Amino acid sequence: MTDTPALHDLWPAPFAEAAVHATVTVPGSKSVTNRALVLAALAAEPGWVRRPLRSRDSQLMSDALRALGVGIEETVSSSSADGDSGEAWRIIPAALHGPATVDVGNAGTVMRFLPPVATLADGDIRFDGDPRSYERPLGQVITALRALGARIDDDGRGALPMTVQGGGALEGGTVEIDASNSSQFVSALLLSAPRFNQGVEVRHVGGRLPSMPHIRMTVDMLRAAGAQVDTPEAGGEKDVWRVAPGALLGRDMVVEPDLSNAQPFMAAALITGGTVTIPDWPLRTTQPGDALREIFTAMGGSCELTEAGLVFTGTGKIHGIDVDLSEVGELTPGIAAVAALADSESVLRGVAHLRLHETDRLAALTAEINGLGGDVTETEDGLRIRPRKLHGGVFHTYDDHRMATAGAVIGLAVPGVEIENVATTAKTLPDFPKMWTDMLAGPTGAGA
Ligand SMILES: O=C(O)C1=C[C@@H](OP(=O)(O)O)[C@@H](O)[C@H](O)C1
Ligand SMILES: C=C(OP(=O)(O)O)C(=O)O
Repeated sequence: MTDTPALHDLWPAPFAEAAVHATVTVPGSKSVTNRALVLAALAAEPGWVRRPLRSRDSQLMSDALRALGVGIEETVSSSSADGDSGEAWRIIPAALHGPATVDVGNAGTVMRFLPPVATLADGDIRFDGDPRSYERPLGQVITALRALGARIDDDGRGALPMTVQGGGALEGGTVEIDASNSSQFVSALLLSAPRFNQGVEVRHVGGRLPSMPHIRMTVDMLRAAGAQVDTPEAGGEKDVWRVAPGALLGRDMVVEPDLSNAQPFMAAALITGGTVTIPDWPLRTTQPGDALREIFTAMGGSCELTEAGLVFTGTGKIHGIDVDLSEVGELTPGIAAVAALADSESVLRGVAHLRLHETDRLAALTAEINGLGGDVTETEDGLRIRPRKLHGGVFHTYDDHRMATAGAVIGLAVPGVEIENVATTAKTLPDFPKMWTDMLAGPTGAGA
């Protein structure tokens, strides 16, 4: 189940000789694609996922669903209800069954969203993944599923590997979990809940819940698929979500561009004093990346939503920022990279749970920015970044796609940065190196 990362491959991060001016079309959102696949697989009728992300995480999700019996036909369509064209996956739900093995890689969405799906299958579903997946927390999902009626065989550590002994159905009901380590625990239980006999009531008990926009994304997408969901925002109790049992509809879902993966390109405009346009930026979205409009504006840029998409412009001036990133934790590596190049100190708060992401991101960012001469210290719940003149060197990425893109951002402003294993960006953005060089080639380059 392990990938053999090309640990010693070094990619010379391109240095920006001039301000960047480019239009960058960003592939679909990982979070939307993987939710859409799960919801379509659990529906009572076939549906479509249009403009899906094609990356390691979405491949792992579709491979796993196929292993459980779901049909996924990858097509290039020329029409749909809204006149959209491009890649589209036809999802054909089926009775879920084992025996099967699910490789979760290091995808939080796969390792958290699929165990509840597996409880609905008939037979044993074994979950395994990259070495890091053994360290990422899953115990709250395992305990919650057992409380809802599931049989799971694990080694008692609250982590992978494990086997869900699917009984073909799950009773469901009310369950308490502590989701302060990952919002994905809540999303996982909600996404499959329309198929539980009693639906679910999830009560979060514990510290602050991170990544709330991702829970809103789960709720919005469930509702779009016909589920009835009660939420705290809709006048319900704080930290309590309810999903009623009922059939999910086969929908035609169009995946938005991944706004968190727009981040390095926007950062390029910010730090070089250039302009980057991101087509199809949604006017309304639950993606956390939408917060970049505000955060990167506070750090010195400006932006405008136009017919052409989001036009983001930098002045070349980069300001530090004191910001709570709890809601948008996955943006932290890219913000830290920009902060390391700023004209004043930054404090990034509310992201202690990043220690449990693809790698311990707080330790990794501290080590790697400091390795280039920076001055970053870890705080209890984030990072303090005091900009200093940086020098070239190897930027290690710890198999973390967002470490690789963060290193590339620094490399635009610091000559001689080499990114170790840039191929790790395949988790969510397989074409990153080419997209990056196309962007630097400017409006006449392929990125235009
Ligand atoms: O539900 C999702 O799609 C995600 C939720 C967040 O997880 P955490 O709440 O664990 O940070 C986010 O960081 C991750 O990239 C994607
Ligand atoms: C935390 C992330 O991923 P995952 O879905 O594996 O949790 C991320 O993409 O930043």
